[in-house]
Amino acid sequence: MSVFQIRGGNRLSGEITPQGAKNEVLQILCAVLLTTELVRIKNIPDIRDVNRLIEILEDLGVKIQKNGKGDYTFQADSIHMEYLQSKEFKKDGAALRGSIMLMGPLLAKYGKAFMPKPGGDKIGRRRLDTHFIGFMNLGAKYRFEEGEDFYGVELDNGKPLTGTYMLLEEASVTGTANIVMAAVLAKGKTTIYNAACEPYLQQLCKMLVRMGAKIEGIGSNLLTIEGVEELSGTEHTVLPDMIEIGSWIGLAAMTKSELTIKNVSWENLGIIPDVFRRLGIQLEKVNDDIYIPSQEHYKIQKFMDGSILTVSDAPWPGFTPDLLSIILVVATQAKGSVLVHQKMFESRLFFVDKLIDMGAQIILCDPHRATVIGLNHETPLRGTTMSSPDIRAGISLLIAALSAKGKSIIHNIEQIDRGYEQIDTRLRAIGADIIRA
Ligand SMILES: CC(=O)N[C@H]1[C@@H](OP(=O)(O)OP(=O)(O)OC[C@H]2O[C@@H](n3ccc(=O)[nH]c3=O)[C@H](O)[C@@H]2O)O[C@H](CO)[C@@H](O)[C@@H]1O
Ligand SMILES: C=C(OP(=O)(O)O)C(=O)O
Repeated sequence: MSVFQIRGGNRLSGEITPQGAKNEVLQILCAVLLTTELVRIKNIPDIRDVNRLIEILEDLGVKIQKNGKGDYTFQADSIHMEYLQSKEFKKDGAALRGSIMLMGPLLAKYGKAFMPKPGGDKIGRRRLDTHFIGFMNLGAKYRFEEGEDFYGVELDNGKPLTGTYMLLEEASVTGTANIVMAAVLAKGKTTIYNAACEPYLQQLCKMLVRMGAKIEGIGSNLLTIEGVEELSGTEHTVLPDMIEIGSWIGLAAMTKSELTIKNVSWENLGIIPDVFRRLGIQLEKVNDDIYIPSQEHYKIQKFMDGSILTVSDAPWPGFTPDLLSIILVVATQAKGSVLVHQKMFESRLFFVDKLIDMGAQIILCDPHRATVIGLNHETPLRGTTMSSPDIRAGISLLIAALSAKGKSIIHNIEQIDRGYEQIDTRLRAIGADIIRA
């Protein structure tokens, strides 16, 4: 098992280009199952979770051609449904969260789907009710028995999926994607209220429309889908990864670096730049780049009534939970205090113990809330040995280590590799002292 060895304290400089968005591409890759025609996808990041999903598609019988870096063509014209109940799929499907989104397309196109309990970050309960209730609303039958290895959904006595109105209990990202992908081939009209509407989903819906689907309300939480008989091939380019972009903003602030983040697709960043600005970080829009000047200090704003700032997550267009760990680490060197409130996940803040070991001033109030009292870059964090518990805590610890005095070692870096492409090489290119050993 490799580790990252990091010597902190270097100021970084230069340009960094974000990879394609992990959470978008996981949806887009599943959608290739909805047509037997060619689907070309560009800007696919070369990261563990995505490569695993591509392997699963290949094992399912999808023909895959690599046209160049991050550029693949897929054709799902002979699917091996038996693979879905194999030992291999039990292992491979369970290795990532995104594989759950194979279910909607398979149900819609082939009338059934099976899925081992999906993996992904261990960051608290991650239920799948929204997905299965959605499929059942469309008329599918759900099957899961104690002791079985797979969840199953299938058409009820061969009856086709049929559109209906549904109000989702929660705006689940992967749940909405799954229901949309099932509904595009269902009979009649499906209305999904309280749909998730992250750019990931907007991109999925736009791609489906290019394939011939009829979807209205893209970008809102009310989607109306008129089912069609079949979909055709298309081309799709994945947006830059907004979570990576947020990570690089945090990295620049923590290491007092001047950085330009290239081609960020500002219009798809929502509230993200403003939340970092709330922490006092200067960032400028230069064409479609983010320019961050080197800053000796940054001061956390207060609310208008003078009370201490809270940064919390909310379904889009609220602040994504995937950036709260970064906000937390950035706050450790800000001037002032902030309450970080992770509402969605209950086990995502425990990594603060490591930051406390490094000298950060944090009180974990409960599993969802941490108060950070910033050190104002007057005392650097201290390097240490740590292990990455999940992808975003992992990158946050890495950023902490790059800002810290002395040497740090990070174990369990597979978690970071799940979502960040060649991170060590890319960070070395802007001046970081990091090696994979
Ligand atoms: C592969 C992928 O795309 N993963 C993302 C996806 O996971 P995923 O789609 O699994 O996450 P969901 O959107 O289903 O829900 C995440 C968590 O938030 C809770 N919840 C969700 C919606 C809501 O309105 N209220 C609420 O409390 C859920 O109970 C759950 O605990 O979305 C999450 C939430 O943005 C992100 O952290 C993950 O990176
Ligand atoms: C939680 C995340 O990923 P996943 O849903 O794949 O575990 C994430 O990307 O931050």
